[in-house]
Amino acid sequence: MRLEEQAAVQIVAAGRRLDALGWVPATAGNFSVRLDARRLAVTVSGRHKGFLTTDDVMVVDLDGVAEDPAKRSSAETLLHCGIYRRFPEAGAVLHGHSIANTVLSRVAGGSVTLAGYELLKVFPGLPTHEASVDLPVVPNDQDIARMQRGLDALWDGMGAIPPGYLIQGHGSYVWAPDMPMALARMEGLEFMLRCVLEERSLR
Ligand SMILES: CSC[C@@H](O)[C@@H](O)C(=O)COP(=O)(O)O
Ligand SMILES: [Zn+2]
Repeated sequence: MRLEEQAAVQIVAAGRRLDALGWVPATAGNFSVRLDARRLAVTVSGRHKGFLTTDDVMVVDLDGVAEDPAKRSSAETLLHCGIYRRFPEAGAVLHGHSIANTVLSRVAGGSVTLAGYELLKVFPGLPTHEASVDLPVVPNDQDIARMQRGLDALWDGMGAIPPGYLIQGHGSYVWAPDMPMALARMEGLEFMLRCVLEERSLR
């Protein structure tokens, strides 16, 4: 199978998985896989991500320019490009709108601290639960290029950058070297966010 077809099959399967988990309501969410140093496969804009076919995946370059100008890539394509440009180890990117990530992103301020969870081990360089990750929360913005510039400025000022972030009132982005690992990271992250939410509601 060609690289583009393999990527499309992985993206379709990821959409089914995340829809089954309730994290891509309506037409929310977008996904991508890096194809090579200059190109990525990304979801077409506006499709329900639980019902994707391989025709709903297209190729863009790292500036977000489509190979097939007849197709319109995700409205948030430039956030995918921003991740692949900055992190050479990123091979797949997932974006979802869960209730936990949406609620926490609205009440958290600048970051959500995840500490003491066994599932922290899904993130790189954390071999035990005795760790803490500050997941950045950035303002939502319909100007995606401007949002990506804000993210680049934020990352410039950070030491260790976790492979994910939240957008206020919007959702989460997670990346990993490949799609199976990106799915594992998203599931781990969403599990921990749900725990944080439930712990807060007990207080
Ligand atoms: C259902 S509105 C959600 C969109 O505004 C956007 O945030 C989103 O996640 C999906 O946009 P898309 O252009 O399909 O990739
Ligand atoms: Zn979104």
